[in-house]
Amino acid sequence: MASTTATQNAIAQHSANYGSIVTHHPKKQKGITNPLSHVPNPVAHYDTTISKPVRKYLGTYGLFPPEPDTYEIQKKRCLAQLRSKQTNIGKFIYLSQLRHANVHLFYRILTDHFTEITPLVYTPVVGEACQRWSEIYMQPEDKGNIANVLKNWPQEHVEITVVTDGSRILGLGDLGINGMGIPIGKLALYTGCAGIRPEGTLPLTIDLGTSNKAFREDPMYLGSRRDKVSPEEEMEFLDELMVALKDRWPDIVIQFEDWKNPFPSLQRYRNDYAMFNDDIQGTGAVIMGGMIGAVQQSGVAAKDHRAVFLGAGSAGVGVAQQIVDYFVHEGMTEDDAKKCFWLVDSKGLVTLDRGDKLADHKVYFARDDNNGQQFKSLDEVVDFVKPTIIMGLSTIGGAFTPEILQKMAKLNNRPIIFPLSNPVSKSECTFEEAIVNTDGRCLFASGSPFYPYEYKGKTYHPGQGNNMYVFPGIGLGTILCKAIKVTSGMIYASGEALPTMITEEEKERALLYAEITRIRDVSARVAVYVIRAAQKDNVDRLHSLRDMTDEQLEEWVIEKMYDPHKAIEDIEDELDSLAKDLAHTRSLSQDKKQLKL
Ligand SMILES: NC(=O)C1=CN([C@@H]2O[C@H](COP(=O)(O)OP(=O)(O)OC[C@H]3O[C@@H](n4cnc5c(N)ncnc54)[C@H](O)[C@@H]3O)[C@@H](O)[C@H]2O)C=CC1
Ligand SMILES: CC(=O)C(=O)O
Ligand SMILES: [Mg+2]
Repeated sequence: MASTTATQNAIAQHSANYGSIVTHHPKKQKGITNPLSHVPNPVAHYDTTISKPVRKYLGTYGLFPPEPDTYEIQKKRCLAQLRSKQTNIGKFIYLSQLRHANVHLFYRILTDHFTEITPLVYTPVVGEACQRWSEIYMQPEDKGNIANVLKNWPQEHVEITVVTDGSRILGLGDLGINGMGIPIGKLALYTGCAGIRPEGTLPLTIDLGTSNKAFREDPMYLGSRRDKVSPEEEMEFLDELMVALKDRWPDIVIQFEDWKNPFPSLQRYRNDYAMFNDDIQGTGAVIMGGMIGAVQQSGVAAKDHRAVFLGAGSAGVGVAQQIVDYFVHEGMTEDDAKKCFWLVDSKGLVTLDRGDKLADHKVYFARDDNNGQQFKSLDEVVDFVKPTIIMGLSTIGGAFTPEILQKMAKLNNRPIIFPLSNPVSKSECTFEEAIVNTDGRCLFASGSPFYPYEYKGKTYHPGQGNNMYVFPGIGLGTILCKAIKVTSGMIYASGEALPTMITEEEKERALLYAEITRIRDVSARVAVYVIRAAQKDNVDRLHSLRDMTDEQLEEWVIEKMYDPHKAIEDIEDELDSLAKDLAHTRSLSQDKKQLKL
């Protein structure tokens, strides 16, 4: 772990109180007046690609090595530095520092190397960073004063925020304000994958106390030491926050992320704000998108599938609900579609007669056809149901044991195995385990990335069923068409867009999702689908988009996306022309002096 001192140089630290908002401020630019001042976190003045005339203009000439680099060399150096870090957390910190120091360079490298960098700024490494966040970063303010806190945020044009209270970070439990890594990581993907301008993003963590006793007793922990507030207090706080956000940025899109029980807030705000819950809805859409291909490749009709879900929380119920919608789309009645699902939580199969009071969100899927029998373990449920699909959203790493995977292989020609919990340590099985125990026949997607795996002379490619395939496009589409809310139709459309992006070559490799390297194109397509659905639901406000063909709309969306390569070129052009103007002015005054005018 790098020392705190080193990281504090890049990252500011502040104190914590109960009921406070933790904001992640971009570094304010000081010093030289320059044409980059409108960019919150511009190309560093010491960027090694800056030309000599521009260095003279900026007043940095001679302060760093003289010969300007090309971007290729600069990138090579950055990647070498990144790869020289011994630990993943070291790489995470290096990338955080790079983002603070030179935002466009960070995003250029991210977009050029999605496969390598995404796991370092998002799952799985962001999970480790959150567990150790007190060592890294912090920045809270007080409750009861939210509008004023938001006024302190330096950006005038925030377009999207990701907000968490840290109470269920990935599958790592309640991490309190250390959960801040998640809003930052998700928003980095908003910029990298969907081209939302970096300065248009606002990562937000609300300090509502934590149930994490170890953190409360840890002197390094910078959040409030009180226990998690009651659901009523949480709602009061959120009511104030939602109003304050909309007051300051009337068009803001609000993404709720990693809350322990997010159903009440989704219910409460979905009709009045452009908001959605990523864990319920984004995950639902992305898994539905992968399931469309999986059902086709399984050779089993939708109506004949039987899905066992390990995990009946926000993601489990969200995914099951979204696949019900898809099955209904395929011609089933809702009642028949619902009967294709068996949800299992920490107490076993969710049934109406289990004897405990079920949380509201579980009731819809609770079984009533268990003849009074209760099933405690996943193994028992698999024997009872004989599933075609097993889905893991339980946070229990390794829960899909070799025995269970072998049973799935025995029951099905192409078993659908989706261990979706994050990070990798919580994945219900690894890709290797799934391949080996199903003799390479499974249709697979996991929440965190796995490497391709070679088995019996053939290379198998895992799918990544992670909401990162849809949330950037949901946000982008909502922002661009100025939707007043995010409807169920928009969420459904985001998932439907995904299979349209899989190439023939990817289909041959049995991929359920497009390669991550094409994530920007995927996000643009998702945005188009989202916009069309918003138009259908009459919640869009930019009506001129209605007249465009789909091709025109997609082109327009891509044009609107922030492109770090283009951004840096624009800035270079701007600086070059200013430097030339300056040189010209200087030579004019020189001429005037010589002519004694
Ligand atoms: N792949 C993706 O895009 C996403 C993955 N996830 C992952 O899904 C997991 C769950 O997230 P949420 O549903 O939001 O959490 P949650 O806390 O709402 O739900 C967890 C569920 O797992 C159940 N569970 C816990 N221990 C269990 C056990 N021993 N046996 C059976 N069930 C058990 C709980 O009863 C609960 O129903 C997390 O690991 C998260 O990272 C969440 C959202 C998106
Ligand atoms: C991916 C995600 O949103 C989660 O694991 O919570
Ligand atoms: Mg999440």
